[in-house]
This record gives sequence, structure tokens and C-alpha cells, in this order.
Amino acid sequence: MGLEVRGVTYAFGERVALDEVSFDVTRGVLTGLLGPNGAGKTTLMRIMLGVLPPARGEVLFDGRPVDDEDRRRWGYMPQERGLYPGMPVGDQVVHFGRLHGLSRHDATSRARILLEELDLADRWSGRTDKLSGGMQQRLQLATALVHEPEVIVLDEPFSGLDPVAVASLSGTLRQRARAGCTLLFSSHQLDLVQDLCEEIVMVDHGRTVLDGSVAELRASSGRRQLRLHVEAPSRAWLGAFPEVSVIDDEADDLRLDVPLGTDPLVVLDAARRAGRVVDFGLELPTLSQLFLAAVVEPGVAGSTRPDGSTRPDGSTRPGDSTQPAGSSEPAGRRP
Ligand SMILES: Nc1ncnc2c1ncn2[C@@H]1O[C@H](COP(=O)(O)OP(=O)(O)OP(=O)(O)O)[C@@H](O)[C@H]1O
Repeated sequence: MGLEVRGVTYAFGERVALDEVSFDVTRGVLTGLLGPNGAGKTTLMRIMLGVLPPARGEVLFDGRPVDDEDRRRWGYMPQERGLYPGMPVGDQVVHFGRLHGLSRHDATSRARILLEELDLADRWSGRTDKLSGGMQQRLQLATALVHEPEVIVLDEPFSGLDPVAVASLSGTLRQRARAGCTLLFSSHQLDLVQDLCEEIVMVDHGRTVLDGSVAELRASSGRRQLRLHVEAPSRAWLGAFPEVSVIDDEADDLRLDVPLGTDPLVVLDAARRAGRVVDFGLELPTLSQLFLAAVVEPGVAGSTRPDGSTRPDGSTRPGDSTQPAGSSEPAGRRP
């Protein structure tokens, strides 16, 4: 059990921001909320947190509708900063702990642990507005976690963080999920989401376009990619495989989209006959490629839609130019 978003719909005047969005966030399963700018992620989180009322639909937690009392125990980190600039860092975290009902003693001890965990302990007495942007981001996270919420909703918590801070925050989120929290966060860093999240929800134009386990979505896309470094005088050998699309072609490095039904080893053998193959590998489409296929350029990943049907794609064919051709076909939608 955990969070269930059921048929949530919302409009800002004439502009429909969310249209019948449904998905689950399972307790203990780190879940990423993805989508292009303006897709509706922040609006969705605000509705989950009760900041905006949905026009239709509901949010359930452990099978029952969420009320304000539940939400008071949740942790939410909005995209925009909500910190008091002149307040010392430690006091800030303690203050938010107190707002969530902690005693001063408990709020202070949790603030100390959390600022240690987020590598801000040495800034305890310093003013908030003297922190760098990435440090303020981590402080904002501390204010969302100080009361040890069982539900954590974070709007782009990784934006602006350096690689060390990204690794540390990843560890913090993993640890919270392992401890049984229900945890949803939005991000545009798809490589990171692919590594960190077990499940994702992808929205576009206010609708759910992909939803499920990262591993299953990648495996069920119906495509594999053959990566080859082949020293061949031309790409003529690819002409024998009209069903294979070229995703990338740079110098001797090729990335091919190989549909089910074509044996990648047969393609590899043809490459070896054409020239020296120095390196090769068979890979599933990345989350980033699934994202592009679902919301931006149908055909880039040649992915299947979540219902298993194959997207008509505009990818290049062997021998064509190296860039995948875009298609004007609208993004796939989950029914
Ligand atoms: N206060 C508002 N008034 C009017 N329209 C709004 C308002 N807030 C958001 N919208 C519109 O709702 C849609 C969804 O916006 P939202 O901020 O939820 O997207 P998002 O997925 O979080 O985007 P981003 O990745 O850029 O943060 C957009 O078309 C946006 O212009």
C-alpha cells in the first residue's frame, strides 16, 4: 500500500493541466515523476499535498482518502524555496520541526542528525542566505524531512546539486525508502532516475504516458540496441537489415535499434564481415530514450507504448542520415 492517485483532473481556467491522471506510489519503492516542462508535475504534487483541490479525482493513502491531518505528517519540498533568508541554518530546521509538532528538544536533535547527513552541520549557526544555491537546496530538504514523515514528496530535489551532493541525497532517499517511507520525487535527470528509482510515472500534457517498473518498461519496449565499434569502409552492409534503425552513427561507433524478430548476432556477424569489430554490446533503451520516444520525438527509442503496441516510428533506416527523423505523430497515451 501507499499513495494512490485516481483520475485527478485540474485546469487553470481554460488550460487543462491534469487530465485523469492515475498511478500508485508503493510504500518502500522509490518512485520518480517525470515529464517535460509544463507537463503537470508540480500541479500534481500540489494536489497530492492538498495545496490545490482537484476538479475531479482523489488521492488515497493506504486505501482511504487523504485528509489534512494525514498531510500534516507528510514531508513536501516545493520547487521554489521557502526558507527564511536571515534565519540561522540550524534554527530554520528546528523551526520547521516545531511547526510539525515536535518538541524543541526532539526538533533540535533531529535537525543535528539531518544536517550532518546532508553535510551542512558546520553551517548550523550561519545565516541561510549565506549558503550557496545547492546548500540551500539541501537545507530545504532538511526542513521537509525533520519530522520523519512517512510520505515524502519532493519537487526536483536534485536540481542544482553537485555530483557529491547528488550521491549523498540519493543515499538519503534510498535509506528513507528502505525504512518504509512512501517516496515520490520529480526530476529531469533521467540517468539518475534510471539508477535510483524502481518505478516511474511519466506525464505529458497532463496525462500519464508511461507508468511502471523502470526495468520492465525498458525490457518491454520491444527493442534492443546493438552498440558496435566497427572499422568498415562504408555502411552498405546495413542495407541487408531494413528493419534495423540507426540511432547514432559517429566515426566508427554505431548504435542500432534492433527489433524483436531480428537476431542481433546476425547483425553482428554482418558487421564483422564488413570490417573489424573492436567493441560491441547489446543494451536496452535507456529511460532517456523512452522519455524521448514517449513525449518528444516518437521513433528515437523506437519504443513500444505501455500497452505493448509498437509505435510507428520515423527513425532513420540503414544508409540514411545519422539523425533519427522526427515524426509529427502525437505521443503515445495510456488509455
Ligand atoms: N498558477 C498557474 N496559473 C496558470 N497556469 C498554470 C499555473 N501553474 C501552472 N500552470 C500551467 O499548468 C501546466 C502544468 O504546469 P506545472 O508547473 O505543473 O508543470 P511541470 O511539469 O511541473 O513543469 P516544469 O518541469 O517546468 O517544472 C502548464 O501549462 C503551466 O503553464
